[in-house]
Amino acid sequence: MNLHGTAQIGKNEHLWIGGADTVELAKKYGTPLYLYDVALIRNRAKGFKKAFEEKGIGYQVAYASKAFSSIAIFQLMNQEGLSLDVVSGGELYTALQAGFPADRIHFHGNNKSPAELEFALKSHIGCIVVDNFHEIHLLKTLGEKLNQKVNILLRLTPGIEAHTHDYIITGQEDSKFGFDLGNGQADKALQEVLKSFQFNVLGVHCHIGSQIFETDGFTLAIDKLFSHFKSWNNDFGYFPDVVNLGGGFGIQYTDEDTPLKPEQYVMAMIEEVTKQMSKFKDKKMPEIWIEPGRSLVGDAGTTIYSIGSQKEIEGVRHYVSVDGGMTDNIRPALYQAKYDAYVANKMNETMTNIVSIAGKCCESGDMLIWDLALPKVNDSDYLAVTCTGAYGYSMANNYNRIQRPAVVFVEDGEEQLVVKRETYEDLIRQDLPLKTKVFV
Ligand SMILES: Cc1ncc(COP(=O)(O)O)c(C=O)c1O
Ligand SMILES: N[C@@H](CCCC[NH3+])C(=O)O
Repeated sequence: MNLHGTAQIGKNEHLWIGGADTVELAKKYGTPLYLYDVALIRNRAKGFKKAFEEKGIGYQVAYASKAFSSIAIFQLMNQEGLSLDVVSGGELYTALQAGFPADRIHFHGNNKSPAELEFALKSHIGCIVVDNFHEIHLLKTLGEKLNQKVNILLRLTPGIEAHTHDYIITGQEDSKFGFDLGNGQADKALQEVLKSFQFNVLGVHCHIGSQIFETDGFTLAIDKLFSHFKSWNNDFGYFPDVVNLGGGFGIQYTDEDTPLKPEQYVMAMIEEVTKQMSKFKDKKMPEIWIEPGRSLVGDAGTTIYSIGSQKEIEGVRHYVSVDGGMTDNIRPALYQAKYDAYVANKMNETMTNIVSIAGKCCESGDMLIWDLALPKVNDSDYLAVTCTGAYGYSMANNYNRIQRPAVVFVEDGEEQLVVKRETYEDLIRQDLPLKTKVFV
């Protein structure tokens, strides 16, 4: 069984997480229900920080908030001393509303609007990760208008193909993100920002992709960055104070996935940066920043569904439908992502059936899991899909006017509702009625 963190089978044969019975929580809060194992999130956060601290390396671990954004998760990350990566005015707004310290917020994105950049500058956030020439010009103008020096990292594209799904690699040359290292764009960008008094160029950023199980991609990226730093140092007298290596650390969705521990990724990065620094004897070791999203919250999340209808096609397939689907977890439809699931109230029963889990949307592609071994189920059972904590709620949508689920945190036997379930009223909140025509 692929259970994570504090998840375990209770004496009543139910799935328990964070010391709470998931079946009782489902009855209390309704389904679909996202549950988060807070202890697991705290452990991961500590794991990422520990390796830096043991080696005495200056660092920031920034939670990539796109994985799951809400007031409570931002407050939790703040409690754990993390920084925050945001990619929109909306994520920034949520962070500030959560009381997250502005100086530990980093703003990403390949098309930040002038209004978003102004919001960020006026909020005095830690830094802007500058993605393109358009943004350099916007920031220069804004900085002058606000009479403010802007802290920036330059987002660099190292030309690396990370081994993961095509839609979630980002470090390859043919990418919408960042300044390319190989074709001179990065050099040109650096020259532009260095010659302007408006910028404080803290350093560089690169992110090679997501759900990565090896350290090679990261070390290769470091290699490429540092050989560039050599020419930057010679040509422009510039050496970064900060090297942000992004996120992308994998988690175990199913037995097929073989992630490393947080500290293993971090150690590999530290070793490679240290090795590269031997070529820069007169330079100070830069701070290393990272941006984990999935690996902080992914396997901490479990979605509990109620099982509803079933359809058996003799010799073809046995469909079991649940009361959610691509509206709360679009990843199977978008990336053919695979998940494990269990019957939360029958954890010890023998798996006698091979079934496929269908969502409730009017869409044939709304399938959560194909060919899953389960005990015999009926409409009073609850299905627990594990590892749904990252890019689940944050990519949730209202297709078919289905309400977004509630989110509950559990820790040490205590639960806390942190996002309310949407209501029908929420669904029409932005709608306006058709104007009545005076003359028909
Ligand atoms: C720039 C950047 N940083 C961090 C992340 C977080 O990635 P992950 O959730 O895989 O750790 C992403 C997403 O891939 C990203 O694009
Ligand atoms: N949303 C993606 C990952 C993209 C991460 C952001 N660059 C996922 O669900 O796996």
